[in-house]
Amino acid sequence: MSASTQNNDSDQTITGLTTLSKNAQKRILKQQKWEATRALRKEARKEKEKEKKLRKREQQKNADNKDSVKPREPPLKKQKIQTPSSMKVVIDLDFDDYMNDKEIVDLSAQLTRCYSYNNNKAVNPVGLFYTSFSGRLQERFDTRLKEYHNWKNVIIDNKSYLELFPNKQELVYLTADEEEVVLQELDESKIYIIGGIVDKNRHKRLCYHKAKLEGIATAKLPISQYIKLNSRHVLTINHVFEILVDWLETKNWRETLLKVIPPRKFNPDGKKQRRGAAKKNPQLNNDEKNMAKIELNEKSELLGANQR
Ligand SMILES: C[S@@+](CC[C@H](N)C(=O)[O-])C[C@H]1O[C@@H](n2cnc3c(N)ncnc32)[C@H](O)[C@@H]1O
Repeated sequence: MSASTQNNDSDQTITGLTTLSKNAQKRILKQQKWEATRALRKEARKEKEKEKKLRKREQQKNADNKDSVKPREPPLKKQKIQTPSSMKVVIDLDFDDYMNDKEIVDLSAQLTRCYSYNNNKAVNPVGLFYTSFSGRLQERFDTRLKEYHNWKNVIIDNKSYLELFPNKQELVYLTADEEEVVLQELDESKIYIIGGIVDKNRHKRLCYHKAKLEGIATAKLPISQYIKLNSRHVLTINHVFEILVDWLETKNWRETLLKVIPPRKFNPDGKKQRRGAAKKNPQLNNDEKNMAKIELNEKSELLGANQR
């Protein structure tokens, strides 16, 4: 259809309406206009819908981003109910001259761990004493770990344990070098002494001899009775401390030892596995290796359960 014909048609339509009333004509024209713009309106409606959808998607995206950058709420700390034990543990710091500077730094870290374990994790915290506190160790605390002045529930004293606790009958010096006396259970009326020294066992039997000279009872932890380790049974100060405190809660040496002693000590194939250079441990036969593997698995399960 050409443009001129269209115009004619439209004229005719309008002409054809001339016999109608003005209002009726207006109504019909309005109707025609409405019909003519139907397609346009449909198009506009679609466009609007599209924009609305886009806007919604954009809003959702922003909300998601906000969620992902939102700092996570820290997990609620489990409130531990602590029931203090009447047992006392002394860490004897009378060995300043036996350590190099790095060992003094390690010692201060281990003492911090003991303090923190007793105050924050122990179900039955013990009376904790750091005795013969002096020399380079004290200097380090006074310069680098000044917050120790605010520590609570620990006695840090320059005096020796014998000055603080002169009744030797109450004292038991713990040492891996004791051959015969093995702890069966802890007596909460006793004072257990841990040697406050980090020496990679350079000074063998140092604490054992000190206790013997002073006429103090000695005892070792019952490690070989309950688990098989692949190295000597000399543990760090904080591990010995944690074992004592944890036992008060579990009354179960095996469970406590598995919980506290680090997995590398259970490694059935070698002393230490560093950079893939695992040495075979000739001291363990196959049965012992299997046992060590079982213990290592048990330890992993315990760790998992504790983290859950
Ligand atoms: C790193 S050790 C010190 C080794 C040091 N050469 C000595 O003469 O004891 C630190 C302290 O932890 C305690 N300890 C370590 N392993 C132990 C075990 N198997 N049984 C009892 N006490 C232990 C001892 O009190 C020891 O003095």
